[in-house]
Amino acid sequence: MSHTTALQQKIAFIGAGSIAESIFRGIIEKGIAIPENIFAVNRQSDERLEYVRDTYGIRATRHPQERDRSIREADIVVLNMKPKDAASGIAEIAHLLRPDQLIVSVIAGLSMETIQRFLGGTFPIARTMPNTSSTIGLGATGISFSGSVTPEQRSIALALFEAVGVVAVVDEHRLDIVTGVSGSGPAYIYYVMEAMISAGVEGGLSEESARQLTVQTVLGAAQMVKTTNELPGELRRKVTSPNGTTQAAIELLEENRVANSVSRAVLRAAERAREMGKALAEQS
Ligand SMILES: NC(=O)C1=CN([C@@H]2O[C@H](COP(=O)(O)OP(=O)(O)OC[C@H]3O[C@@H](n4cnc5c(N)ncnc54)[C@H](O)[C@@H]3O)[C@@H](O)[C@H]2O)C=CC1
Ligand SMILES: O=C(O)[C@@H]1CCC=N1
Repeated sequence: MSHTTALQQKIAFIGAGSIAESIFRGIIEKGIAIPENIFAVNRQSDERLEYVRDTYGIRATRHPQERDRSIREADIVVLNMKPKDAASGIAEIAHLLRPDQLIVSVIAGLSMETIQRFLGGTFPIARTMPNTSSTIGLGATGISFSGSVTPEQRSIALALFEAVGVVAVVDEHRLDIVTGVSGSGPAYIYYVMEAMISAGVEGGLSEESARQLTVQTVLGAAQMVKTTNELPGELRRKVTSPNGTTQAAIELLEENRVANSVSRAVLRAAERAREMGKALAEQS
């Protein structure tokens, strides 16, 4: 159990999908917010709302009166819909909002300027790029604030995301590269893990052993970088005996320009965030 004092603010999550769940699960488990102060709504799935209600004890309903009241009463309104649903989803709630409510967005690419336009007014905004590891308190979030965010709102927004991992405050345009590095980042690591597990199985390990060894290897490697403070390149050299197995493996990765592909993938994700932001800005 955490001994953190819970925030008193009410938080409404518009969208109750994967990333919303990772945030409210994380802040509840860390004792940063109490379930009664959290409300969530989605577009169509009552089963999903029932699941989040039963699992986390939060309030979640699509009943129009309770939905509207919960959004009106919220101190913080978190926008968690897919980019394609952002324009309509934001316009639907705009009439319920007051200019002193903090709007938090996790939507990739969506700029604060476009959010203001969809809302039809100037609101304090914290634009963020979290990742799904927030679920277990190991998230990595980039965050940027609009000019009208009060110091209190700023510290509450930071507390929410610091409760579920590390936070980097960045200029808004840098959120695109944050998306490329850490927003989409868990998927690159899972991709490598999938390949390591299937190679282990191909080599004769049971699925269970291949999975266990891979998971511990990734966990240990990340923890080594964090704990020793050594550069990943330095740690890699310590694994690599001259003319040994690791050298043979790294040579194959180099021949296939895997490092270059990973860098390009990160930059491509950032570029995609910019493209998505541009498409959203062009919507009316
Ligand atoms: N999944 C991830 O790793 C990350 C996602 N994001 C961003 O989070 C956002 C959501 O992504 P996911 O959680 O993966 O999607 P998801 O599909 O799991 O959840 C989206 C939710 O929004 C709801 N929704 C759609 N229109 C709505 C409306 N008009 N009113 C209320 N709810 C509405 C849907 O019913 C659903 O519950 C995206 O914009 C994405 O860019 C940001 C960081 C990481
Ligand atoms: O794939 C996406 O667009 C979202 C943003 C970062 C992670 N998932």
